[in-house]
Amino acid sequence: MAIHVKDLRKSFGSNEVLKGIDLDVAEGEVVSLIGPSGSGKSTILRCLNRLEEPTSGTVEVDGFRITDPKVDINQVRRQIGMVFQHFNLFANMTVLQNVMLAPVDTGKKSKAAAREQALSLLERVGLSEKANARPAQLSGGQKQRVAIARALAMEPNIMLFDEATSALDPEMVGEVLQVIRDLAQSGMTLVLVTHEMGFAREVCDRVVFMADGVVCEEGPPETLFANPQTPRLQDFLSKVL
Ligand SMILES: Nc1ncnc2c1ncn2[C@@H]1O[C@H](COP(=O)(O)OP(=O)(O)OP(=O)(O)O)[C@@H](O)[C@H]1O
Repeated sequence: MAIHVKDLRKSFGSNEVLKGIDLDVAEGEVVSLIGPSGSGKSTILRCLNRLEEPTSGTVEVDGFRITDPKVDINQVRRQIGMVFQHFNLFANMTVLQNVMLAPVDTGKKSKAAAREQALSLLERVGLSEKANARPAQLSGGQKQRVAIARALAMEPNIMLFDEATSALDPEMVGEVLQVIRDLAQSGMTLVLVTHEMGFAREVCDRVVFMADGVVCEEGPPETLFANPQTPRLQDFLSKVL
C-alpha cells in the first residue's frame, strides 16, 4: 500500500477538522478527494507529508510511519512531491534553476546531472523553450507546469496535488490537467484535491467524497457520480455537476 491512513484526527484549537479518517491508496492508484469547501480535503493532504501535525492517528507513506516522531521526515518528503494551488516558484531564479534546485541542494544529483534532468522534465511538461525565463514571464498554467516539473525532479513515488488548477484562468486549466493525466497514465501514485469533477471522473481510479471531516462515500467515479448513495453527496453533486 502506498498510503495507509488510520483514524486520522486533526484539530485546530477546538475545531476538529478531521474526525477519524481511514484512507488507503494502492501503489499506482489515482485518487481524488472531493467535497464542500472546509470539509478537510487539504488538511488530509498536508498530513500526508506532515506539513500539518496530526492530532492523533497514523499515516504510513511508502512503508514509513510518518506519524512516528523518530522518522526522518525530510527523507520521506523527498519521496512525496507536492503541488499547491499557488505555485511557490522562486521569483529570482530561472525556470531551469527552479527545477534543478532541490536535487542539487539535497546532494541527490550533481549540477550537470540535475541540469540534464531538468531539461528533460521541462520537455515533458512542454516548456523547453522557457528554461531561461523567470517565473514572472510565464502564464499561470506555465508556472504550474514548472511547479510540477520541480516536484518531479526529486523523483518522488507519490505526487499530491492540492487544487492545482484552482488559481488558473479557465483557458489554462486544460494544459495543467494534461500533464497530470500523463502522470496518471505513467503509473505514478497520485492523490488530488480537486474541484474539477469532469477530470476526477475521467482520470481517477477512485473518488473519495468528504464532508465535515469524515469520508462520507467513496468508490470508482462511474459508480459514485452516477449513483450517489448519501443525501450529502447527492446534494453536493447537484451543485457542482
Ligand atoms: N492552519 C489552520 N489553522 C486553523 N484552521 C485551519 C487551518 N487550516 C485549515 N483550517 C480549517 O480547517 C477546515 C478545513 O480546511 P481545509 O482547507 O482542509 O478544507 P478543504 O476541504 O480543503 O476546503 P477548500 O475546498 O475550501 O480548500 C476549515 O474550517 C479551515 O478553516
